[in-house]
Amino acid sequence: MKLIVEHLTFSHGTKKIVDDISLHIKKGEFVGLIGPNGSGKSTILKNIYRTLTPVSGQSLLDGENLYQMSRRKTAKKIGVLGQENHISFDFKVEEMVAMGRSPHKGLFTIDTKEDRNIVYNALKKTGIENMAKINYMNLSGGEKQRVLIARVLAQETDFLILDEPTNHLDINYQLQMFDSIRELGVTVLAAIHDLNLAALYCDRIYVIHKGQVYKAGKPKDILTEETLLEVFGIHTDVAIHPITNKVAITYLPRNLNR
Ligand SMILES: Nc1ncnc2c1ncn2[C@@H]1O[C@H](COP(=O)(O)OP(=O)(O)OP(=O)(O)O)[C@@H](O)[C@H]1O
Repeated sequence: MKLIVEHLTFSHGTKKIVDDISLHIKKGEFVGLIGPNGSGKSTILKNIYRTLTPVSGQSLLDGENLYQMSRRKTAKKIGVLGQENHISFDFKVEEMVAMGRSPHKGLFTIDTKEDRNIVYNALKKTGIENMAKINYMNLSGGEKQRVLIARVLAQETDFLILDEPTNHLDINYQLQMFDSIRELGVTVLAAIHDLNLAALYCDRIYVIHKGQVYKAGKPKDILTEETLLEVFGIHTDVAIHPITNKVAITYLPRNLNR
């Protein structure tokens, strides 16, 4: 499933937040959006998954205009893990994850054996199968995040949009989540704050700066000391790690005497 975003522009009042952004994501690619706080990453994603409506531009999923697609059809094609996940009612963990199946079912259809298997596998993949009967509200921040990831996995879409998917997770689960998502082999567009994780998992990266695409390309070409200084204002030492053969960034304190 491929996504083409063309000339997307979005404003809050008179303030332009996203300015003429174009993204091309090929089938099976894992693409990261990186950029400083407030650069517009979430706003771009929300315009694609339609929590916000762009002023101009379009998003095409396999050539089909997303803004003209029914919500149900969109949910069958795109799984979304947003940054704000306000849950108003308390549900058991397994009920929360089972909600991921709803786009595939009729209004009052009972869960099939297949649905239950998919839900169980999603619980297992995220390491929360032993929490299935616990109320969601009683979980820690990281456990809640794993439930939300399990729900999007249970949705079984070919395209995932993830906004800070490993927010709240300890490093073990961050790696596990990225590994699991990569293993799915689906197309992914994810906003990622951790630059080393972006380097490890992304095929390509878009650097977002002040609402625009600053640079785009493979992690090795994008995550350079110069770009990190220009965009984030940070000093780094960037090398290719001998084991992973991926970019490894060491952050340098400002007052380091070199
Ligand atoms: N309702 C709003 N009215 C005005 N400005 C807004 C509104 N919502 C967001 N913004 C501004 O839009 C800009 C982009 O926000 P966005 O959440 O897309 O950034 P981000 O790159 O995802 O940031 P972060 O890394 O902090 O999550 C920010 O400056 C934010 O203050």
